[in-house]
Amino acid sequence: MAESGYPDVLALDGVGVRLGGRQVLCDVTFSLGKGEFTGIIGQNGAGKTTLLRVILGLLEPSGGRVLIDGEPLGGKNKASIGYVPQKLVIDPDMPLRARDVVSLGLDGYKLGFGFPSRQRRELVERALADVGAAGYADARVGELSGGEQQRVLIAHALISRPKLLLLDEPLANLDLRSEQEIVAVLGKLAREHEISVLLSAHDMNPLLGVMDKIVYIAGGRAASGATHEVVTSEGLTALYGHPVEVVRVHGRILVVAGD
Ligand SMILES: Nc1ncnc2c1ncn2[C@@H]1O[C@H](COP(=O)(O)OP(=O)(O)OP(=O)(O)O)[C@@H](O)[C@H]1O
Repeated sequence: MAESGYPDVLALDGVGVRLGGRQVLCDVTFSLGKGEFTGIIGQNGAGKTTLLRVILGLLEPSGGRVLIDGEPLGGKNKASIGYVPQKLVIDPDMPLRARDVVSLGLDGYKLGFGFPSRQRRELVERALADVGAAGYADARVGELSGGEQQRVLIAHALISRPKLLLLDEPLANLDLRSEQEIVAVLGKLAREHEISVLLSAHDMNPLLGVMDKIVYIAGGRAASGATHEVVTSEGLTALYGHPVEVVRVHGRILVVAGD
């Protein structure tokens, strides 16, 4: 239960995952309140995608529970989760405009309801404006830059009005400026639209200014809390199971092998 008295938008309680006979994640526990911004941070292969797959209900945990709004993950509350995949997989020759991709996000929503075309257009315009992508609504998505495509994907997920937005490595392969812009867009969605944002990344630094909470994964386990509480030499040494040192330089945090 969150301090507000409302149930957390997302809560994981002792979640474990076994894959191919190996315990990939063990006893993962954390929660996410309304409008909170949380980064799942870990090196390659730490288990970030696996954890997102569990939250999306695509992978059955070997133990523990996933609760959405205090209820077990199921058909009804799955609709309140928006998912942004790592990148748009699309044939560059497809004549699909940015607004078409966003509009597709409506079709999985409230099936059978059907949106009249004017309302559909308005919803698409609003979602594109919310992510700052209105300027290229009519551009072919295959011709957009990585950062622009990422905004379109976020708008696609946003149009079904999710309470919780999950993003798998949205900053991967972006240049510094696009990275900062995407972080700013997501920070605004959390603050102004009160959408709970959970994203995975291998580098925590671009997120330091917006993250309310960090979920740091290493050695198959996770530590969560405020960044300054979790990212300490002592805490991460315990998590990794070998000595690491947390070094702060010029506002950046580096985790390096210790003695
Ligand atoms: N189907 C599977 N069977 C066995 N092991 C798997 C399977 N899928 C993933 N794994 C293993 O689980 C671990 C976690 O993988 P996962 O893809 O979740 O990591 P990640 O943190 O998302 O990494 P990356 O940043 O490289 O995407 C890895 O060691 C991976 O090899």
